[in-house]
Amino acid sequence: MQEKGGSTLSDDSRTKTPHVLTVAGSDSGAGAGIQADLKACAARRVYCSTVITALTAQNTVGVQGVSNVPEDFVAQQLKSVLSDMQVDVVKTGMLPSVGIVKTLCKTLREFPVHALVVDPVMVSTSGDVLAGPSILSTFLEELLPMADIITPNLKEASALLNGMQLETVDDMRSAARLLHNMGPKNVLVKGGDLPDSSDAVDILYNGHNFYELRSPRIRTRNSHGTGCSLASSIAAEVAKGYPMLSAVKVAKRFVETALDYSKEIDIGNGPQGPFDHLLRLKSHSQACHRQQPFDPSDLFLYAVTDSRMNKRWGRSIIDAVKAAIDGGATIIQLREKDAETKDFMESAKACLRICHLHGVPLLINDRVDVAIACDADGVHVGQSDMPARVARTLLGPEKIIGVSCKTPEQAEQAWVDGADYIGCGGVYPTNTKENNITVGLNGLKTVCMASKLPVVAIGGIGVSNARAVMEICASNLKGVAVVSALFDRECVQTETRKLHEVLLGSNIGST
Ligand SMILES: Cc1ncc(COP(=O)(O)OP(=O)(O)O)c(N)n1
Ligand SMILES: Cc1ncsc1CCOP(=O)(O)O
Ligand SMILES: [Mg+2]
Repeated sequence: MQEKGGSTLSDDSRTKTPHVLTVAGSDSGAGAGIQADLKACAARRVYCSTVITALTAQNTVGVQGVSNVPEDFVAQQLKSVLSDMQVDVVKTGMLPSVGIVKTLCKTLREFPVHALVVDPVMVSTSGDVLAGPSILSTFLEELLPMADIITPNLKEASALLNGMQLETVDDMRSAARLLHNMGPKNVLVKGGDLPDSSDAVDILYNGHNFYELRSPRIRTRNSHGTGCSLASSIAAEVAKGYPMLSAVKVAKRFVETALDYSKEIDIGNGPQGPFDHLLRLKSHSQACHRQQPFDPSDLFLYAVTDSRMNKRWGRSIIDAVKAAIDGGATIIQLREKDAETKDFMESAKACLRICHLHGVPLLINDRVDVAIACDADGVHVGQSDMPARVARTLLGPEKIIGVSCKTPEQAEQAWVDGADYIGCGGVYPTNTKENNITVGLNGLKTVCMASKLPVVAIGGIGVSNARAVMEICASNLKGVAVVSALFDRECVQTETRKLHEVLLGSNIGST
């Protein structure tokens, strides 16, 4: 364990992958315990290894059974991980027997780590006992003095302090001071159960200063595993090298954000549900639309909006998108170069609803942030926009990514970067994009031949020349992307329908 007062990692260890080892019990319902620790560490982006001390049969109603792991097997797990894997921080949760606490302390003396975070789990949120009073003295004598921080809730702090009554913030301060006297470098007394408080108040004490960490109380049924997740998140931040006060603040903010996000998640019938550490479940369970896998035939009639043109003709983006879909557009890209971010997001959300009602994917041009914020189906990026590889990391594996390419090399790179299709052009001269180099039908054909990805042609394309474009006869040329020939016209629906007929007539690329 580090020296008292010094709580940052050495420069050497900062370059390695931050690693938390959790020593805790398994929760079959996966709201708390080892499972919560793994999720919290994943969300906080540190590696997490696990030593399981007990198996619990548990759900949102309560704990139906507990089976402790034999001490010698806990010792074996600890040794396996600690002897090999460069653990930065050990975080403890359910330590169900005196023997297991002693085994842990002994092993930590043999394999010292940078920091020890102790969540003194004794009773589950459902009120079931997870570590009986018999372990209290070993906790106090052996484990607490080794800890860099302990994170008791009011009940646990009271149990560690011989039943002391804790009802006010001042009581919490006194408890923190008394617990600090028992040896841990920092004490975080969590006031989530404090009566009559509209705020969630926690007290952090480091032997010198008290910090009152206050945040609005989040009223939710889905709070099972909050304590485990908070302690793991503190461990994660400390493993990254942050000082304790920052680690606690960030961890508390993370858990609050996740609790707030997870209010409507519906899992189990009991009084306490789990929450969503990765902030991803809601969009799947509540969205009426599920992302379809990318279908290259969607590129057939690719309508790209332009706010200036639509404004000139006195229509909103939303009306323009509706009309294009009614005319037969098979994919929509919002290319709103002048829009304010807030307006863009609002329009994008409204367009997304319309597109999804009609089973048409909606992509955002350039703005990966807007695509993420409104959960669009994907993005289209050019050579000077965010690289497709980075966009893929941010958007995840399902979203559609298109990349503008004028050369075989760019097409190869788009493939390597994980794009789904490429846009190639300008095939013909265009006024829509300034200083755009025209590649011509030959350039389009060269790129199509080189591309492992499906291609959509763009630039100066309309009813009069769409057929010629499709007739270059490249099997991966799946359609045309059009701005002015649809949107710089009086009736978007009529123009889209006309183009749709021409493309169907060309009988190429529609499959
Ligand atoms: C389908 C399609 N292809 C190419 C482009 C052009 O993208 P980019 O090169 O980034 O230029 P801007 O459109 O951002 O001006 C596109 N938008 N769509
Ligand atoms: C965005 C873009 N990228 C290459 S050409 C072009 C403009 C296409 O617009 P239009 O269809 O009006 O020629
Ligand atoms: Mg761009």
